[in-house]
Amino acid sequence: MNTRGQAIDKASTLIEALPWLSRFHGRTVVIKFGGNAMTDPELCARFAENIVFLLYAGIRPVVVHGGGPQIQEHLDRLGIQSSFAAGLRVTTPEVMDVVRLVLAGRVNPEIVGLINAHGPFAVGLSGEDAQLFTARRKPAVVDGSPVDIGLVGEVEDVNPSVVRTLLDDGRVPVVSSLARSHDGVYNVNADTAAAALASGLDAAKLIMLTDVEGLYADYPACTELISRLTADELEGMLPHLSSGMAPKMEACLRAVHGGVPQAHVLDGRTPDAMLLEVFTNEGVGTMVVAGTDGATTPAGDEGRDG
Ligand SMILES: Nc1ncnc2c1ncn2[C@@H]1O[C@H](COP(=O)(O)OP(=O)(O)O)[C@@H](O)[C@H]1O
Ligand SMILES: CC(=O)N[C@@H](CCC(=O)OP(=O)(O)O)C(=O)O
Repeated sequence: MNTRGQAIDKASTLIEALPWLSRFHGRTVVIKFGGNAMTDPELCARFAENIVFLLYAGIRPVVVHGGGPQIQEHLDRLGIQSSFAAGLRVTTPEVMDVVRLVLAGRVNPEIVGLINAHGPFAVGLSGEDAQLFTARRKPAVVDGSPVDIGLVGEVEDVNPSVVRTLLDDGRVPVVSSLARSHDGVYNVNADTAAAALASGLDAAKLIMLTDVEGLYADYPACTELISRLTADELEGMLPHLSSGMAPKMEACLRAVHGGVPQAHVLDGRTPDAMLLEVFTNEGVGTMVVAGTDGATTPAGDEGRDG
């Protein structure tokens, strides 16, 4: 194709975005950036470009980040043992110190720095700041029995006023998944924190970036991607999901039950996955919507809304 033909193709792609620009202009989109999606520096820089693109397109992006692998690396370096129960890190006071150090002290400023390479946009904060997240101790149940998982928090209350102030000022809040309670600091799974914030902000979308294409129907036996499912369908699947996906899909369900119209799980290893989801007709990954109607849709179906 000649250069003029390529330019016309690019213009068509831009015009295809018009209905989506109109739909999401001025709306808040919460993006959860998972620790597994941030291991490649080039993809991290591209993630930051996508965020700045959303901002210039008139969307109000909020980033909530994880950092599980980065926490693990630091714990290993210090020789501190940690384990998972029901997809959550068993958090002793010693582990909590490392979680806080890595999330608020290392991962958060790295993301802020990448976004701010494009202008004075990103402001880093933790869920501990301005009472953004208040938590209580989360009980975990494994095989029907209660398990003590230590300082793991369940978000009880969200006070998003500090995030709204930043958004109104044209900034991009970048939030670590830590929370306070009257008796100290808690480690909150980042998927859970992102869902709570998306509901608290009446976001138009919650987007979770991870290291798989989306929700697979029968993982690990088969990797057939589920493209779209309703909250009711997801509720039926939840007890059968394994760790990793379990807190993520539970968070999608909570966001949708909390009034967020759409929650998505996307492959953070695909460059521009977020832009594909927000601005094109096809959509990518798995989308969870409210309601009971419709059957679980296999990937590849045309005309997905949103
Ligand atoms: N049904 C499923 N579909 C897709 N991935 C699944 C499923 N069940 C478990 N997983 C696992 O969940 C992982 C993603 O969760 P996690 O490792 O916590 O990522 P993140 O750091 O992005 O939150 C995948 O890499 C995959 O190994
Ligand atoms: C309670 C709990 O499990 N907290 C997580 C917080 C970070 C996180 O959720 O990071 P990802 O999104 O990269 O998994 C942890 O300690 O690993």
